[in-house]
Amino acid sequence: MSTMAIRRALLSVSDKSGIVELAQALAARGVELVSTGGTAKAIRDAGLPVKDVADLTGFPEMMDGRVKTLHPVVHGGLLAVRDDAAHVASMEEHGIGPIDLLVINLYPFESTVAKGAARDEVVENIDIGGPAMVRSSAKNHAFVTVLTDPADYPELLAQLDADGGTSAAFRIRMAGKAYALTAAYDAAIASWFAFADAFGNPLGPDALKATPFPATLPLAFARKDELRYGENPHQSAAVYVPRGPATPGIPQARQLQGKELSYNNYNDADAALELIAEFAESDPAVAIIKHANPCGVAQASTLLAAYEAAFDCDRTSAFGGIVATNRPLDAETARAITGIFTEVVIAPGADEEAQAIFAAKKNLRLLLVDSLPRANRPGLQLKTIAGGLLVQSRDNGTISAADLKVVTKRAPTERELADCLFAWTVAKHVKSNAIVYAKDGVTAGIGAGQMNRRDSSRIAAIRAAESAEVAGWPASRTVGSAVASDAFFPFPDGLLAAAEAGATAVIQPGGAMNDADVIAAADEAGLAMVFTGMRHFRH
Ligand SMILES: NC(=O)c1ncn([C@@H]2O[C@H](COP(=O)(O)O)[C@@H](O)[C@H]2O)c1NC=O
Repeated sequence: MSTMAIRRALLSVSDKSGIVELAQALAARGVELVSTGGTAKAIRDAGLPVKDVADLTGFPEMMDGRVKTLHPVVHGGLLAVRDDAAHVASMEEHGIGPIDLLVINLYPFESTVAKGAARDEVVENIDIGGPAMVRSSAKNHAFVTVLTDPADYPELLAQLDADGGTSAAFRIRMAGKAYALTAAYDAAIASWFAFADAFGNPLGPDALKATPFPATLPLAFARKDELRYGENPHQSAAVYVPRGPATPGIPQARQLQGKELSYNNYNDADAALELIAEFAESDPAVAIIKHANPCGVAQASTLLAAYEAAFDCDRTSAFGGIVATNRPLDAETARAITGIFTEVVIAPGADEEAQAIFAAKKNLRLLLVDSLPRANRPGLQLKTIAGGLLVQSRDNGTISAADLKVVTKRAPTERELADCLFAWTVAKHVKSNAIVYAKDGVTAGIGAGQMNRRDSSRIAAIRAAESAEVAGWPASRTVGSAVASDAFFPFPDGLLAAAEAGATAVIQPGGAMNDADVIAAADEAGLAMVFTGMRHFRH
């Protein structure tokens, strides 16, 4: 493959940025310009000579632009192998002229979906002729140059000026980029059809039910950033965002200060944001996260009080933690948070004074989100395993007081019930086996990620006792608390460990073979226990 001169170019772009300047530069270099309707108009309006593609094909652009370039004169011009005698003969026979350069970008399908357009408008933004031309010219990269990104226009001109044509290496690179574009574009279209409801698209709720898991999984994500490294320094990492509509999350947050986010920061900050999103509508709330598990969560009448209570739950673990709030940050809360080393703070806003306080901590990463994501939104979770990919719907199950079944002789008091629901909500965001003690809207002790439930229960109680000691409280806050278990207690031992720690109320899914024994043990210990009928495993 050698350097290829550009004599004739076809320009057809939806995103017209830089196109007039490029057309100008090409015309100045003696390139003949051919173009489609809107692009031709922009070029012509700039006073440049341009031929309409309709003049080439002998057909007008028709059917609202659905058919413009889908013609052998265009595709023959892009696909002909220039040094194949038979191809050249066909070109001569049918009056097909070679097209050396295609400058193109596609109908804005993804942004049309993202703005919530109606089905008809989305469908009309599925580009047909554009991808066809991209594929033709990229296939014929031995002779044809295809540009799909305005960012590549300067390099083209530099090549023309340096060598009088494009290099094989450039054409190959642009062809690869072009196929990546059509692949991602088609994946975006396919996922709109497949996951309409999961991604909040406008096909309606029945679309997901009809095809929960399509035979082929189309995913279209664009790389947002390459990260310094992955979970460990010897791992490489990047963060991708959907090419279509995205739930506002950590990748969409505005980072006001601090070093760039690491892989672990993304993971922990996401855990924090998802947890605090559960409290979007409630009193001021704060969650402190370490290694994707909460180490303190609290609700209070002010954000400062909520932070202090969450911090007191486990001051040791809060060091180097990720803090998320459900309210914009104020100065007092900012001052308290910066009292210890904190990696990341996420909030739906921060007033000027708070921002100034954070600014003094150069390494602290401050992320502001426009709004908290909807906790019970639909969506999918993906996890790679050796040889495959596990896909499931998000755990968006929620429980209210009306869903609970009292199974003990004693029903929970109003306060116990509130603490049960609070502890249950937090437990949903704790790695299994999860045990969460809570009192007065504050976590008292959290046991996460143990291989048996009794150990989680004990660890949570130990943490709570240590926290009481550190804070100088007369007793552990597990005394008089409610305890939540993410899955049923298979035996009474885990529940008894909680009773021993002073819990007076229990919330758990129920459904164990031994439920009767567990209920009897709860009655004997004077506990009030409710069943949710819903489990919240999180692995
Ligand atoms: N139908 C066709 O033959 C066709 N050929 C090119 N397009 C697209 O039309 C757009 C440019 O249109 P215009 O120059 O009229 O603004 C480009 O995004 C291009 O990908 C087409 N449009 C849709 O399929």
